[in-house]
Amino acid sequence: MTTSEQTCTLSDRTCAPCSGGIPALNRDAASAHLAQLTSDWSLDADAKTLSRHFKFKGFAKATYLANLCAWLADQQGHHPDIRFGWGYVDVQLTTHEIDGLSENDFIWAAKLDQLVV
Ligand SMILES: C[C@H](O)[C@H](O)[C@H]1CNC2=NC(N)=NC(=O)C2=N1
Repeated sequence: MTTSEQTCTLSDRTCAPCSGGIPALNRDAASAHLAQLTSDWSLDADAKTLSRHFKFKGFAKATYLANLCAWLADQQGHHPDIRFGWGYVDVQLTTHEIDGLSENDFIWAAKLDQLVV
């Protein structure tokens, strides 16, 4: 494996279809992937969900971001749970097929980070 392959960043990758049958990332692996994202993301206590909370002034910007997430989800074939309302959007990622986190979740989060910079 060349160094360029080793340094392929999460946002350059694409989510792979997940039909189960792989182990969820353990806490250490999830934490190592978390370190590659912006500091706004956090893991839940079980290291099964990756979350980010966005704050906005008003409702229109919240709906724009919710729609951007919907577009990215369909583009990647990997779908977050999105909750939004006046002044906020909550994005939660987990890989349902394996009841935990996979690289798809971190690839997805890294791509969103690129879109909202
Ligand atoms: C075949 C396809 O990859 C699966 O149905 C996808 C669709 N989107 C998904 N999104 C999420 N968050 N978890 C999944 O397990 C999942 N599975």
